[in-house]
Amino acid sequence: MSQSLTREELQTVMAEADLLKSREEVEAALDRMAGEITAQLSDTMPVVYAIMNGGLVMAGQLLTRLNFPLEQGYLHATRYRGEFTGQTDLQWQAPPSIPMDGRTVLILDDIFDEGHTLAEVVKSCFAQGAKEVLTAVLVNKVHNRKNPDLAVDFVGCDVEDRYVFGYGMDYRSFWRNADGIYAVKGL
Ligand SMILES: O=P(O)(O)OC[C@H]1O[C@H](OP(=O)(O)OP(=O)(O)O)[C@H](O)[C@@H]1O
Ligand SMILES: Nc1nc2[nH]cnc2c(=O)[nH]1
Repeated sequence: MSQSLTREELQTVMAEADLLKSREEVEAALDRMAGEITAQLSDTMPVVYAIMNGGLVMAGQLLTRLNFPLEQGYLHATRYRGEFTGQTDLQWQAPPSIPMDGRTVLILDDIFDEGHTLAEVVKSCFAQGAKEVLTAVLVNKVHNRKNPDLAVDFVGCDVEDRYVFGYGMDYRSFWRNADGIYAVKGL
């Protein structure tokens, strides 16, 4: 985070934000995604990786909806680092730890924006020997700046092209805990 924020400023951001998806809408999206993932992966004993930090909340809420044997781990890759626009380089802060050689891998993340983060993570999983790699995101941001190398397999909901926070997504490293998906006023 490049500058410090006061509690009052952070409360104002929340008070002025637009609610794009309520908790009820997110829960319905997670239920539907869990059904789709179960139909496709329940026989595969997959390794399911959450991308930290943003994927933490989505993964926690999705995983208990999956009622089949799987292994769960995390990796930390970041390119926004608390800012509103992403850097070109993806910084790996924690590599995956569960071996994926010959396995089906499912990657969970909060948001598919330009797609560079997921594209690089998927590439890295194949380089580590994964047999197949699938991706699931809670939010797809709709615009025409997507990385052409990536198609996400499971999507919770679409949002407009604004900076969003809540359900794991940050506003300058805060408000990942917000119980809805919000868009920042003016962004
Ligand atoms: O599709 P993209 O344009 O690549 O953006 C999506 C990525 O950006 C966010 O991560 P960030 O780099 O902010 O790290 P964080 O999860 O630690 O907040 C988010 O969690 C996704 O991983
Ligand atoms: N918090 C947050 N992180 C992102 N990473 C890529 N796009 C976004 C966004 O809209 N919000």
